[in-house]
Amino acid sequence: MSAAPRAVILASGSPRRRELLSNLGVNFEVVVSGEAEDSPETNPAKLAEDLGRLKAEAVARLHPQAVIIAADTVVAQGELLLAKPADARENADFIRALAGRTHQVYTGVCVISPAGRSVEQLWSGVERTDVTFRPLSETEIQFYAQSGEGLDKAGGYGIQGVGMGLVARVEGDYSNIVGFPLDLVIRLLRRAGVAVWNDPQGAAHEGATTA
Ligand SMILES: Cc1cn([C@H]2C[C@H](O)[C@@H](COP(=O)(O)OP(=O)(O)OP(=O)(O)O)O2)c(=O)[nH]c1=O
Repeated sequence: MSAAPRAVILASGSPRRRELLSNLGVNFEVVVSGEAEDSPETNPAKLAEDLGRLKAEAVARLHPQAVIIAADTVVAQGELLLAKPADARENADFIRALAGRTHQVYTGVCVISPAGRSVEQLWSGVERTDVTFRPLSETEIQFYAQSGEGLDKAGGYGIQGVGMGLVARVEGDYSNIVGFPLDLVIRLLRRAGVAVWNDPQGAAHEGATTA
């Protein structure tokens, strides 16, 4: 007899993450802890993974019987880490810093699963995508900043919207830029026993179909 599937909780207020997780055919609830996450990490990959784990752990404390998934996206231009811009003026500064150059988008993902009567299990990982912006005129920068689209987004832009017009090239997983790298998300969910597209294990476990 197989065990009843555990409830899945998406520990995120992001509408993009909600939509992408729905697309995987996973039934889930959304719970946001409201706790502010903080990490001393300055390495952007480690920072994204750290913050994703802290978001998941905060909700796991409230719902110890559920499988929790959380993520965090960090945009890095050289030494500069770009969070969400405070206002249109700072958004313009971000876009100016990214124009005509290549930056990195890191999303850390964390899945926590209660493991029967023993300790909980935690899996996490981070994905990197390189994004190159077109050279932009000041008029274009101001137009985009005034649209308001980038205000709730790391790096101050949304590649899935008007911001697509800022971008010349993408190298890596597109879904990672939108905040939920699906290849990584699927692998971590399956480790926690969550079925994706009705398949709990996927081709990776079928042997014959993998390289
Ligand atoms: C670069 C980029 C970021 N983003 C979004 C993804 C994330 O939602 C957001 C980064 O902020 P995060 O702090 O990772 O997430 P969030 O505050 O939106 O949601 P939560 O903490 O509740 O999970 O930026 C886009 O939607 N498109 C883009 O092109």
